[in-house]
Amino acid sequence: MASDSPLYIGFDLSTQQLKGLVVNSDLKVVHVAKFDFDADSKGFPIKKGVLNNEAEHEVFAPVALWLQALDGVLESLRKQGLDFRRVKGISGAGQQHGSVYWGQNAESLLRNLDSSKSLEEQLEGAFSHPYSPNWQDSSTQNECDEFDAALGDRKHLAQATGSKAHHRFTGPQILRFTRKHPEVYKKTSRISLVSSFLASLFLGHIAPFDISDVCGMNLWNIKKGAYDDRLIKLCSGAFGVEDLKQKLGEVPEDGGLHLGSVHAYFVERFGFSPDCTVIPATGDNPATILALPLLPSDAMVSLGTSTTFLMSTPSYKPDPATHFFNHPTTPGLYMFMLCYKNGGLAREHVRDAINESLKDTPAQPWANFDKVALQTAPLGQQSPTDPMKMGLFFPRHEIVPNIPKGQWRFTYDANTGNLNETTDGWNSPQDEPRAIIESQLLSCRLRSRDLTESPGGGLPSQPRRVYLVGGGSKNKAIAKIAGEILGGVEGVYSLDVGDNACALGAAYKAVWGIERQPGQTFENLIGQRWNEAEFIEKIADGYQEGVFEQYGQAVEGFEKMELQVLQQVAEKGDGGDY
Ligand SMILES: Nc1ncnc2c1ncn2[C@@H]1O[C@H](COP(=O)(O)OP(=O)(O)O)[C@@H](O)[C@H]1O
Ligand SMILES: O=C(CO)[C@@H](O)[C@H](O)COP(=O)(O)O
Repeated sequence: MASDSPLYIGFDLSTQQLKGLVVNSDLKVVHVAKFDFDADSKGFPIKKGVLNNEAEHEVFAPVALWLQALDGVLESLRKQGLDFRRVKGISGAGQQHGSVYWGQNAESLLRNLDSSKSLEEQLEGAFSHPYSPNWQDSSTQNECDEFDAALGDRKHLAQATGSKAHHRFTGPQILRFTRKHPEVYKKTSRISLVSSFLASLFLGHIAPFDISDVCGMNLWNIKKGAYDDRLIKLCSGAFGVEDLKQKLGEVPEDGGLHLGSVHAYFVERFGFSPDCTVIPATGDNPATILALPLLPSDAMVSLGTSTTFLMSTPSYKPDPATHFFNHPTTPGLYMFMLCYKNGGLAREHVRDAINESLKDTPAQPWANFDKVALQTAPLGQQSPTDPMKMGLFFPRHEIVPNIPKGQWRFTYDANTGNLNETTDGWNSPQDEPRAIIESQLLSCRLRSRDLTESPGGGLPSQPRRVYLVGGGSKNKAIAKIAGEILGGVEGVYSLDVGDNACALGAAYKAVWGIERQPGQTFENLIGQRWNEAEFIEKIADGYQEGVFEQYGQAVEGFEKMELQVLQQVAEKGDGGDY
């Protein structure tokens, strides 16, 4: 490629870090920079990227931390020798649902950015509220009840917005904000999502929401392609509907829209070209499905702080247990998602317990976890007549199902259908590495089974391929067990960019936004340039006859187990529901 050929940057502003990844028009990665919030930030008492107020079940992140991170990532790209002049397009991805509350002076501070100062120095005062509610927050049960009730029940809300009400969704969060901080809400000029916040920084004015990420608010009526007035009315609380609409702003339909050129700040400070164009940033999960030309028969599992299960599909089949979003680039397609709060951090608890029990923390901290998981038989069954061991491992209040934090261990006899809550027969913590991986993946299989089809040849319904992405995709034990549980006729794959799939998807969105021909779809452009042999690697077998069917029986027990735990927590008045 010529030394002045175009480059594109994708940013990923996730829970625990900000990444910036640069690709060329051939989709090859040429630079990656990362700012780890816990390890690299200064002056924020955060843990795993967030702060907690346990008493109110609040989880939130300081917005100024993200400014510091963006300063850091751009500096680091400069040190790597990135020639910013070649960057023709920027897009990004933000952790979903988080909201940023801008003060009255925000537009003026953004417009007048001074290239002799860092972003943190001059934008710290641009917010009416210094924190962004995080997707792990569960403080909004009352507001969720009101959202579900506003359209009749959760089924109707899911039908309209793609999801029932969820604690983390921005609508219920804003409603709670109007009640907890009415004075601050009044002084708020605009509300951004984390994705549109990121785009706003580059534009030097407040960017609109993205057509896919707006679906994570419980405010957008997907089929109507507009805000749902009944939900906006509820969400505006004691304040006006028009006022809230103005705070939220318009939502352009085109995910490849040219929002404008980068602000002069970036031209002067880093040497960006003045015609470098900002393309809408989307949610981190929508961006992840853009990391490859995903077919509707494929599944992706993102093993980040959250575990998410993602598919691209032409069918809109909303259900209170799942999520549907607009596809980030392609009208007529939707993104199906399951999201689990107890993903990476829950697995880390088990990993630490294993290392502690073995009195050994190896240089690769996952080595013992992996070894033990692979030595354990599927479902802990030494022989087919043994009961299956299964459990729920929730150090945090879970999303699906909506169950407060806790741990539950069961045995299940698939022949009799007998389910027992017991630790008898369990060898803890040795049985747990495999049990937690199985638990997370059985839940994905249970909830996605209606979207998969038989690949033919008399094979059971399953995905064509399973792609693993995110921090946990390096883990070979998880990959092997994912193939056994989810199947995948062609196998389980990972991307050569490892855990940077989300930033890669954002960078590809920028390539498409700038280089597409009129009417050319994302799938078409990326599909033409995609080099499968170079970009992905098969890391485990998918469908294996016998074990896939064994896990099929386990799914039945797993569903029963969840229902039993839900009933127990409901009886205790702990607030669990499906
Ligand atoms: N070898 C590994 N095996 C399993 N999990 C891992 C491994 N390496 C990293 N992780 C997990 O990856 C998570 C971070 O994933 P990442 O996708 O980078 O996070 P984010 O949620 O910030 O996007 C960590 O919580 C960690 O538990
Ligand atoms: O809440 C959700 C999706 O609904 C989360 O998936 C967030 O989008 C954050 O993701 P990661 O930090 O784990 O990437």
